[in-house]
Amino acid sequence: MSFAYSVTDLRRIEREALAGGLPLMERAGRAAADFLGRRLGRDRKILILAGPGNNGGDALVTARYLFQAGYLVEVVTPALAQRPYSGDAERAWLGWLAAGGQAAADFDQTGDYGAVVDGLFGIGLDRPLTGEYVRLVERIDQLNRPVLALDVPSGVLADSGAVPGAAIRANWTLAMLAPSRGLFTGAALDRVGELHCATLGVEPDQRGLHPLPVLAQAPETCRRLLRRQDSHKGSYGSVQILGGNDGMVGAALLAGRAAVAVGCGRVSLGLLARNPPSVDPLQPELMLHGPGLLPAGDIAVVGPGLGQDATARRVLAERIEAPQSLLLDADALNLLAKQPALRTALRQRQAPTLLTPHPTEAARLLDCATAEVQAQRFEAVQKLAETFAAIVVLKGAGSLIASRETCAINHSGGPALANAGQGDALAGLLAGLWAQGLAAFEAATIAVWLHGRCCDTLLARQPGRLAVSASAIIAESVEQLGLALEPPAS
Ligand SMILES: NC(=O)C1=CN([C@@H]2O[C@H](COP(=O)(O)OP(=O)(O)OC[C@H]3O[C@@H](n4cnc5c(N)ncnc54)[C@H](O)[C@@H]3O)[C@@H](O)[C@H]2O)[C@@H](O)CC1
Ligand SMILES: Nc1ncnc2c1ncn2[C@@H]1O[C@H](COP(=O)(O)OP(=O)(O)O)[C@@H](O)[C@H]1O
Ligand SMILES: [K+]
Repeated sequence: MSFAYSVTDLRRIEREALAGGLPLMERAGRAAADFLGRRLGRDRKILILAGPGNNGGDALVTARYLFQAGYLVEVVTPALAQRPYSGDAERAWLGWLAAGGQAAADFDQTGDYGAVVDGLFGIGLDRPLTGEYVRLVERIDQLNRPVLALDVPSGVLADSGAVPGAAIRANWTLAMLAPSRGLFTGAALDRVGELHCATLGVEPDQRGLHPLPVLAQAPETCRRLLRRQDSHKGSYGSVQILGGNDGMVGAALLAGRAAVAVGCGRVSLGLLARNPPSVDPLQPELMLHGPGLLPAGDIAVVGPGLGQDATARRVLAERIEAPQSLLLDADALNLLAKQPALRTALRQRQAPTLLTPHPTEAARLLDCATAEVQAQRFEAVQKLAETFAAIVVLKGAGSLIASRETCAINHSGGPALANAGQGDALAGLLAGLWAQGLAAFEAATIAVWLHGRCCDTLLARQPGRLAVSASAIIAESVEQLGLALEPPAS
């Protein structure tokens, strides 16, 4: 299991390591030089961009090590004329000069560079790049050379993953000490490239820190799903799915099929459509009813294809009042956003609640713009978890799973999941796992990881595929969950 950190936590790790006398900048520059050294022949010239702060200091140490190893190195320090270096970065600057290095304020757009090192800004950047930095980033883009970003691609906000303006598009990002949480979510994912970490010999003392688990592999909690011999279908829970209004029956079917695929004991659908099917021929295990005749389940899912008519509102209000575990998705969330009385009732529930908004649904619930949610994904998901006393999955690139106490970041899946039906499949996977006795947060982390993992494996089998369907994900989830349950290799 790997972890990501807020900038506040990273500053603390850095402070404590520096107080212990560790030469962090020297190690950071060394790590970056080694990283490039393993990937680039000595005959190639390397362009190094050094910004005004310590990220620039890292870049200058990188330059020195590469230069001393025999590489041709060209250093650009766009801010030097305006602001002298200080502290560790000043020592790095003096070290670079002492090694015989030079710096220019600009680079040659036609230069034949083997690679570019981006040391403009790291975790210190807290606003959009401006002026000369924007032009520099644009010109680096036009160079079209491999870019190694030091710590964070410049222009990406390390704490949030937001990219409020121009930003470096890296092929590799080498995070220093430990990766910042913003590298794993939102717009940052289009800038980071392949993520690596140089721990600089520091093992953070976790006391007082809030590391966020990064779900790159199957969560260990998966193994809680392993079954006793002496068990029966009642041991693996029941899910009722309410939705499937006119024209959207498929959404409820997808959710139901997904719940069956991950092993839920019994799955019933309460369909709101006027002429609902009486059987799903592709998944006859599903029990199809009208919303009024549905047997109670351990978990109710309200939302897939729900619509927003009067029946949808009534069904939602009833389920909020019921003493069952409750998962709300899609139009259930939109109705919630519109109706203060439903929100109040939801907050007062005793049984566990789970919400799975995509960013626009989250924005409606928080009464703000989607862009505001995306600019502050960690705060948004935390606020929803607190406001509704719920476990919340904020979907989209780098989905976040939050309780009031903690937050995990998903690192599987990708844009091939950006198609209608995937939210329904996720809701079904989640409810099907939750019904088997896991805690809501555990079920959510496994489901979100599994959903993305299925996407990754389908793409690996057919590289270049643009999209995968929800049906394909559900079929794949059987095998991938099975693999996740295998004992760890010793
Ligand atoms: N102190 C050390 O020895 C270490 C520093 N490290 C490096 O230091 C970085 C953090 O350094 P800093 O805190 O100096 O921050 P940065 O080097 O990320 O630079 C930010 C500096 O520029 C200013 N700034 C912010 N936004 C700006 C904008 N849009 N336009 C112009 N200026 C802007 C800020 O006021 C700040 O001083 C890390 O990302 C990492 O690369 C790591 O190597 C660990 C060790
Ligand atoms: N670019 C992306 N990267 C990673 N995951 C994505 C991306 N786009 C969509 N997804 C995932 O696909 C699912 C889509 O859910 P949602 O938007 O609710 O779809 P639906 O149309 O089925 O309601 C979510 O789990 C989301 O995280
Ligand atoms: K950088």
